[in-house]
Amino acid sequence: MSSAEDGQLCLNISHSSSSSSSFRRKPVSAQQRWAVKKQRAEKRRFSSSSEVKGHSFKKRREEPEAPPPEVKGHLSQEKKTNSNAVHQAPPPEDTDWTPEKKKKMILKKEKDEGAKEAGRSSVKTSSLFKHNPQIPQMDRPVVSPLKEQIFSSASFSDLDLHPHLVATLDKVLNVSTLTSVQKQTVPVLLSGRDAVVRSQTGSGKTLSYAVPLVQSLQSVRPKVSRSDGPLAVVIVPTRELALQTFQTFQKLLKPFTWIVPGVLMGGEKRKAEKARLRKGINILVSTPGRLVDHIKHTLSLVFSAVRWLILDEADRTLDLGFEKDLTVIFNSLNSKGPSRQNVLLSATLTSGVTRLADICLNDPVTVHVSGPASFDSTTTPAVKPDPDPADQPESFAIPEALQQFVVVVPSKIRLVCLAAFILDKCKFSQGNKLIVFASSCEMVEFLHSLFSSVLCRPSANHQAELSFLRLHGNMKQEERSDVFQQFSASRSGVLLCTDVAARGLHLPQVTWIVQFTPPTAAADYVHRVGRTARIGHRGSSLLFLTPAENAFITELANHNISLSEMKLLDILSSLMMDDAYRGRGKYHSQSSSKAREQEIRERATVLQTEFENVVHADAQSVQMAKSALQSFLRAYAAYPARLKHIFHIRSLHLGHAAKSFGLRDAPQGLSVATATHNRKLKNRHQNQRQRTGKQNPGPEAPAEKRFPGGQRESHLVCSEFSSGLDTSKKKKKKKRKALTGQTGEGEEPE
Ligand SMILES: Nc1ncnc2c1ncn2[C@@H]1O[C@H](COP(=O)(O)OP(=O)(O)OP(=O)(O)O)[C@@H](O)[C@H]1O
Repeated sequence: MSSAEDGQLCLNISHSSSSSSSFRRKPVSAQQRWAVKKQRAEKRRFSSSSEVKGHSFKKRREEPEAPPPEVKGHLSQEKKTNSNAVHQAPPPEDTDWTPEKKKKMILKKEKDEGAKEAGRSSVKTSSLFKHNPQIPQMDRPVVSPLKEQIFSSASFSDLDLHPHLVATLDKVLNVSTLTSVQKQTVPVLLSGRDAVVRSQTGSGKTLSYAVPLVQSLQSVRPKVSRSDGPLAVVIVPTRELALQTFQTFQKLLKPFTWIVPGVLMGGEKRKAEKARLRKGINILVSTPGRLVDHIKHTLSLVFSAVRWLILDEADRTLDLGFEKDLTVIFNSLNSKGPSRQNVLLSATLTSGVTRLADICLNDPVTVHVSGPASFDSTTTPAVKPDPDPADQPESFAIPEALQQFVVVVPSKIRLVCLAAFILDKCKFSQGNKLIVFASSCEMVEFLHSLFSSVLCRPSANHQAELSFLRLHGNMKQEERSDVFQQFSASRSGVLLCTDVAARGLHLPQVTWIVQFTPPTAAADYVHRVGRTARIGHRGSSLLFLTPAENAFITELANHNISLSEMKLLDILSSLMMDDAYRGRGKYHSQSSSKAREQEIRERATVLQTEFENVVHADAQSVQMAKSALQSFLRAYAAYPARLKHIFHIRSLHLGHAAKSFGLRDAPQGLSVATATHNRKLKNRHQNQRQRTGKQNPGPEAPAEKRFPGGQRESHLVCSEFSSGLDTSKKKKKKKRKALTGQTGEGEEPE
C-alpha cells in the first residue's frame, strides 16, 4: 500500500467516525482524555514538530502506548481498523462546522500525528544502535590464494574433433579458445580414461566433459539410435542445473540430430518423463532422486548400453544426502553393460571425496588446474601451517577477477544493512545484478515480501527501478524454472535464494553475490561466490557476519580464501542518497563527520522502523516474520560440529535476531520451542532405532546426516539437495515434514 493509500484509509475511517455519535459529544470520555493527555506529552517530548521531518511510511510507525485500563477493550477495537484514530480528538460538537471543515481538521491532525510519529521514530535511533556488541578489529590471516589461469592458448580446432562440433561450438556457443580445464580434460576423456576434475567455478567444466562425450557418441557406428536407450548418464544435484546442462547438450547436438538428450528432474510430471524414456533418450541428465525413482518404477529405463557416467558437482552428489540414491544408481549401472568411462567434477573436490571416488573409478587421471599458491603481501602473518599435509584443510581456487568483501554487522542492524546495500547497488546506481543467499525458504519468502513492499516504491527519476525475484526449494517447479529463465535473461535485479542456486548455475552478468547468512562450509562459500566472476568476467561478493561470527574469516583463510573488510557505516551511508529515509534532518546540512554519522544512523532507524511497521501491520505479516526467524534459528542450530565454535545457537541474542526480521521484540517461547523440538525429535529417533534394532540411523531415518568430514547436519533443516523420492517414501516424508515442521527446503520433491 502506498502512503497515498494509507492516507485514504485514514480518511475513510475518519469519515465513519465523524458520522458516529462520538463526534457529536465533547471529548470527555476516558479514551479522549487519554488521547489529549498523550498529545500533550508528545508536545513536551518534541519541542517543535517542524524539526521532525520523517518519511511517510505506508503503515503506522508505532503502536500507541497502552491506554488506561478502563478503555482498553474499546481502543483495541479501534486499533484494528486504524490505530491513528485513537489519537484524534473529534471536532467540538458545539461549533457550526461543516463536514468539509471537520474533514480538513481531521486531515490536519493526521498530518501532525504523522510528523510526531516521525519524530518518535527518530528518537528510536538509540534502539537500533545501542546495546550492540563491539565490532572487533579484523585480523587478516596470511593467505596464499591458489591461482588458476582461465584460458589456454589452444583452441577447439586444434583438437581431434568432428568439424561440425567445432563449428557448433563457435557459432552456437560462441566458444573457440579452450579454457585451461578443457585443455587438460578433453584429451584425457577422448582417450577413454576416467577422470577426476577440479577447477575453479565458471571455468568451463561442463564443456570439458560434454564435448568429448558428444564427440565419442557421434562417432559410434552403426549410428546411435533412440532405441539404444541411455548411453550416457549425467548426474547433477539440482533441477536448475539439470535443465542448464540439458540445454548445453541440446546446443552441442544440433548437427547430430540422431543423438537424443533428455532431462529428468523432480517437480516434473512423471508420466511425461516415462513416455520420453519409452521413446528413448541417449544422453540422460538427471537429479539423483528422480533417476532412482525411474530406476524403480519405469520398466523402459534400461542401463545395459551406458558407456559414460558423469557426476557433476561430485562432492555434493557424493555427500551422504545422496548416498542411498547413488548406491541404487551404481548397482543398476554395474549389473550389466559395457565398460564405462566415469568422470567426477567440481570446483571443490576435497581429497576425501577423491579417495572415495578412487574406489568407484578405474585408474582415474586427476586434473587439478590450480597452480602453486601465491603469497598475498597485504596480509599479516598468522597461524603456523600444520606440518602434516593430511591434516591441512583443502585449499580452494577463487576466480582472480572476484573481489571478496566481508562486513561485520551486529544482528540488529543486519536487515537495514542488507537493504541499504541493495538500494546502493540497484537503485542509487545502475547495471548491477545481485544474488542474495539466505538460509531457508521462509527467510527468502520473508525478505522477498518485505523488500518488494518497502524498497520498490517509485522514487526520483534518476533512481533505477528495483525488482526482486526469489528461488527456493518450496516453490512449484514451473515457477522455479520461470524465475531461473527470467533472472538469466535480465540485465539487473535481485535474486533472493537459498543454496538451490549455489551450485553450477551460470546466470550471466551477475555482478554481486551477497551471503546474508553465512554458508555451512568453506566449499559452499566457494560455490556461492562462484555465481559471479565467471569465465574471466569481473564480479564481487559480500559476506555478512555478526561480531560473534568473526572467526569465520580465519576458517576461510584456512582454505586460502582472503576477504577485505567493508565498513558497516559505509554501506548504511547509501541511505543519504534518498531523502525518503531522512531522520529529523537535524544533522543533514552539517558537514562534520560525527553529524553525518548520526544522520546515517537516523536514516537507518527510519528504514528499520518502516520495516517493523510493515511487519507489525497485521497478524499474517508478524507470523511470516516469526516463521522466517524460526527457520533461521533452526538453520543456525544445524551448523556442523566443527563450526559450532563460530556459529552456536547459544551465542545468538534472540531479541537482536528478531529485529533483523522486523520484529520489535523476541517472540516468546521461540528458542525454547526450537530446543524442545530438537530434543523431542532426538528421543523419537532413538526410540525408532530401538524398535527397528538399528545401531546406526539408516538413510531413511530423518535424524542427522553425516558429511564426509564427519560433520553432522541436523535433519531440522532439510538439505537443499536431499532427495528420497520414491513413492513409497512420500507418505513417510509428509509425516516427517509435519513432525519436524521442515519446509522441504531445497528438496528435489517429486
Ligand atoms: N572455452 C570457452 N570459451 C568461452 N566461454 C566458455 C568456454 N567454455 C565454457 N564457456 C562458458 O563459460 C560459462 C561457464 O561454464 P560452466 O558453467 O561450464 O563453468 P563451471 O566450471 O562448470 O562452473 P561451476 O563450477 O560453477 O559449475 C558457460 O556460459 C560456458 O558457455
